[in-house]
This record gives sequence, C-alpha cells and structure tokens, in this order.
Amino acid sequence: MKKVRSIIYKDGKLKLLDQRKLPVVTEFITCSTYEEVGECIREMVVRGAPAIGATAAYGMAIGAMTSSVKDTLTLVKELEHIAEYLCQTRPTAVNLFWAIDRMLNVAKANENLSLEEFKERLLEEAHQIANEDIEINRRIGAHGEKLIDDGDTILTHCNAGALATVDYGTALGVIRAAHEAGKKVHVYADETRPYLQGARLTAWEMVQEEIPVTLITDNMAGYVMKLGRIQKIIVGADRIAANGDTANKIGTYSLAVLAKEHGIPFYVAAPVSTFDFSIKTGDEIPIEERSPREVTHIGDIQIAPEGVKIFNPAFDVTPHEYITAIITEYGVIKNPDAEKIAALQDQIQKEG
Ligand SMILES: CSC[C@H]1O[C@H](OP(=O)(O)O)[C@H](O)[C@@H]1O
Repeated sequence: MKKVRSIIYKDGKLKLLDQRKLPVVTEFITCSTYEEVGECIREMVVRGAPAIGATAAYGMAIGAMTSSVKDTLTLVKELEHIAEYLCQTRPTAVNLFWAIDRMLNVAKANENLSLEEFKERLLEEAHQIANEDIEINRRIGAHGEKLIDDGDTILTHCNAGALATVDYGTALGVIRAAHEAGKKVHVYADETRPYLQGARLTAWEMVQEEIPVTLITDNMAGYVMKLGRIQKIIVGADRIAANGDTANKIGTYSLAVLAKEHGIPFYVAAPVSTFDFSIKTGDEIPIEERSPREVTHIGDIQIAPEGVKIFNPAFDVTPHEYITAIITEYGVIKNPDAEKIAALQDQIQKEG
C-alpha cells in the first residue's frame, strides 16, 4: 500500500495529514497562511519533533510569500514576528526552534536580495530542511540497524516514525532499516496514553508496511519485559540535553527504569537537531502540559467524571544513566554523558 507523506508543499500551500484522525480517516488540512500552519502544530494535526520543525520552516516561507510588505528589509523584520508566533506553538521539541532559527539566519544572510529572490531563497531552505530530514533518518536507520539482531522483538513508545518526521522516521527508521536488511523484527507498540500515538500511528505505519506489530497498553510494558519477550527498546526524542538526558513522550522514563531493571538495552534515536547543547541537564527542558480533555476523553467519549483535577504532562525526561546509546546520523553514542556529547559537537563542527 502506498505510504502517505505527512507534509506536502505545493504551489504556496502546505498540506498536512491530519494525524488526529488516523488510523480511521486519511484526511489533509491545507494551510495558506503561517497562522494556519502554527495552529496545526499547536493542535497536533502534525506532530513529532522533526515533523514540526520542517512544518514550521514551511510556515516561515509561506509567511514571507504571503506578506504584503514592499521591501526585503521590512520583510526580515516581519519574519521575526512570524518566528515568535510559531515558537509559541509547542515548547518541548527543540527541532521547532532549531528550524525557525535556521530560517531566520537564512533571512538575515540574504536581506540584500530582491523581494522575489528573497522569498524564493526562503522556500528553498524549507525544502532543504525537509529533504535533509529524510536523508538523516536513513543514516540514523543505517547506524541503528547494526544494533538489531535477527529475531529481535523491539518495544517502542509513542510514534517516532514516518509520521513524526518528513519520512522514514527515527526510532521506526531503525526498525525499517533492520527489516529492509532482511532481519526478522517484531515490534511491540505501546498505545501511549493519552494521545494514543502508538495505537493510532505506530501500529498503522507497521501494519501498512507489513512489519509484524503487537499493540499493548502502556501498563503491560513491564509485564512483557518480565516475560522475556523484549530484546530491545527504541524510542524517539524531543530534546536531548548536553549530558544526554532526554525528553520524550510521557511514559518513556518509566520504560527506561523498567528496561534497567530487566537488563534490556534502551536506545534513543534522534537527529543532532534534537540536541540542545545550550542546556546542561534535562532539568532545564520545558515540559509541555496539554489540555485536560486529552485525559478525560477518548475521542468524544468521556471516561472521567466532571470536575476531576487533571495533570497532563506531554513529556518526561529520562536521565542519561538509563540510556544504553543514542543513535544519531553521525553514529552511535554509547553510554551517553556530557563528555561524549561534547565529542559529538566537535564531530559536527569538523564534518559539518
Ligand atoms: C521522531 S520524534 C517523535 C517524538 O515526538 C513525539 O511527541 P508528539 O507526538 O507529542 O509530538 C514523541 O515524543 C516522539 O518520540
């Protein structure tokens, strides 16, 4: 079955697969303004750290193309306001801010271009961010695949797949690469309450591609580990601090603690655009809290009493000591810590 892309730019508009409606309905929302793009990020029409980064980049480009200002310098100033608007959409995934900063830097470096050339240059940068993401995910897959053994059952959490990126995925990219290499892999997907990215999105991606998948509820993860069914755990990331502490979907920390208890390797797969080298530890990562309705309802069905207090953190932070390795496009960082991540920074600076 033909795979569906989550982000499609065409003729000044951005088509976003409405991931809130998957797996039952495949429907797109078309954005013609940067405000519409921002709303789709905030409402999780599109979600996943690399996907929202690429989406915000197109939001910046569309903002420039639809602006009525008459000169480039004024447009650069307006882009700073557009950037501020898009930065307010979601606080945790650093890819969002990385992509917006990259677009702003290109804008400032090209403020001497004519208005039309400037707008074309911005769109070109958004395309580059999107195209690079796919290549980066394939490189992460290639590095990560070497860690996977034929016959492995791999537990994953949330969705770090093609739907969370421009294509191919990070954690699911490793699984795809192992499958493509002919290794028999079986995925156990946590449903991932409350937004159910595992049940609705990861299971959908795996079923589409006929990669064996078993769906479990989050509270079954410990038991399946105790039964000895899981050989590896691979998850994505939304922000990795300079010491390797990693923010990811709520419930990831619990998996990491259980993995340590059961002696199961716990891998994080992420591009270097998910690293936030400006923060020393995970304590500094802002954790998004989302609407109580995500907890009190499943779709339109209310499952909790009116008036009950709700705490709905969308992410948690796994200390680096619980992470066996971080798989990036530059290679695998085993037993990540501040020293090894500083070495990654040097490698990035050397290799570009
Ligand atoms: C490939 S990164 C995906 C990452 O983003 C998800 O969060 P959300 O669905 O809220 O955007 C989750 O943390 C995934 O691991």
